[in-house]
Amino acid sequence: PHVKPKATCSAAAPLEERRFRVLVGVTGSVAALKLPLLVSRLLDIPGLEVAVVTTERAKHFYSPQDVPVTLYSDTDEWELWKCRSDPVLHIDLRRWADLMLVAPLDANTLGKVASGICDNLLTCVIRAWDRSKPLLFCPAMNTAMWEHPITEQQVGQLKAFGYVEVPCVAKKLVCGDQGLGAMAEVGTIVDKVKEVISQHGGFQQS
Ligand SMILES: CC(C)(CO)[C@@H](O)C(=O)NCCC(=O)N/C=C\S
Repeated sequence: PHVKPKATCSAAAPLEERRFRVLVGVTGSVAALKLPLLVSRLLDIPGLEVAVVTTERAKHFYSPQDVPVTLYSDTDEWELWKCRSDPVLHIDLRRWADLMLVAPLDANTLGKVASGICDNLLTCVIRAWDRSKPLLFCPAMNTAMWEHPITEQQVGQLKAFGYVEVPCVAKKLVCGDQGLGAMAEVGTIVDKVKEVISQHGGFQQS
């Protein structure tokens, strides 16, 4: 059956006449268990519209019924595009969103984005992202992964692309290790989103 795109792609509507669209990307760090809380706090911001793009591995950490917004995953791309005239979901989403927030960004997806690999819906949206629009990323991984030298290189590459890092913090991680790698607190992330939106203007908080 033809899947109707869930997000209306009225990207043409000027900002002052519509809400500010935040596309949340979620990946397979255990910090993805914070997705429901993060979405709930974003929805508390007046004038914001939120949708989520998930990777398959991220689905392990949250229940869709705890995420009260449109949730896109890889199969939505396949179901939506059957023949030439059909829309391409990752392109629809890059047009729809005013800001992208990847939280958590796991080590695997960090590596993919740093090297341009795009083998799922989320990495395709990022690969096609309009860099004049803000993209924020919240790394989250075990301390041992964080301390591997490749991490600094790849985070540096994402910053060189113009993406904004919301740095990880030191915590006693779920695996028992103590150290850096925990995703920034949800409050910190939401404050950063508000700050970036106000910097980018064009969005009157109704
Ligand atoms: C999950 C949460 C938010 C609980 O406070 C925190 O531990 C965290 O951000 N962990 C992300 C790091 C990670 O992926 N560890 C994986 C193996 S230790």
